[in-house]
Amino acid sequence: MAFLDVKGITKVFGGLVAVDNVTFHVEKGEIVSIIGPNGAGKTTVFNMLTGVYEIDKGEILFEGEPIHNHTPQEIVKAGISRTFQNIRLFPNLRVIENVLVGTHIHTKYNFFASLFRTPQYKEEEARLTVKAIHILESIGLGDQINNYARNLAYGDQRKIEIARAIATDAKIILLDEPAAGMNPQESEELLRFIRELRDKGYTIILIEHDMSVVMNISDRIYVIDHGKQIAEGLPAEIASNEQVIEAYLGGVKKDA
Ligand SMILES: Nc1ncnc2c1ncn2[C@@H]1O[C@H](COP(=O)(O)OP(=O)(O)OP(=O)(O)O)[C@@H](O)[C@H]1O
Repeated sequence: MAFLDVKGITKVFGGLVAVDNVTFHVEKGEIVSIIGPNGAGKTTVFNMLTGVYEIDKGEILFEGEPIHNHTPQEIVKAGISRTFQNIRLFPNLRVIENVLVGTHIHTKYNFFASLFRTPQYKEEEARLTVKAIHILESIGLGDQINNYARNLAYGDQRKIEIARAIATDAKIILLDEPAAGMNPQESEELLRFIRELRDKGYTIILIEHDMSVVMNISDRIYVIDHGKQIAEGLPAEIASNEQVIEAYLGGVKKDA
């Protein structure tokens, strides 16, 4: 049984089959990338994995249990959390508050406890604040805890998003184009950071256009084009795969 087992998932929008019978699996502790040209269906796959879209066909099993068509909140609670292509933070909140948002998925107190700030509420909040501080320290943002998210460098804002995902107690973290908008030095730092996450026991699924990031970091790669899976393999296998090269060159034949 794979840690995450995705079997034949399909998503149709009107007449467009955006994702067509895509199958892949991810083992615990792996870094797996999903790549493909623009509009290939990568983000749609993430949206199905995270419950944003219902799937039209197929199955998604996480630790052996079906999670397809569960709500996004249920999926986060099960242990799958994501970041977004365009960073989604609360820019006018402090760094720690942005991370606390992630911890609240598991809070035990009810609405009245938070309204009247009961001892149970205060105790829980204190515990979660300590947890958020530990996460921020562990990813090198310990000195930015009280800064406003908007003041941080782009690469660090990405880290806050990842910290928020960690704060949900995620086991699998889905990263949607984390290197987008980064300069080579920031991408280099991101590579190191993602490897550190893996070394800490997280499983990572990555959508990324920056091939130097993908080829450097992935244990395995799946390639989709026009919604269909066209290849899977090790980075070296994917880099030399004719069909993949053709998909990226827009169908231009090598010897043309
Ligand atoms: N909500 C939607 N309604 C209709 N069509 C959609 C919707 N979401 C995605 N699509 C279409 O599905 C196809 C796949 O889109 P998707 O965003 O998954 O591709 P992608 O591989 O993530 O692309 P990119 O690399 O450009 O982000 C595209 O043709 C897109 O226009």
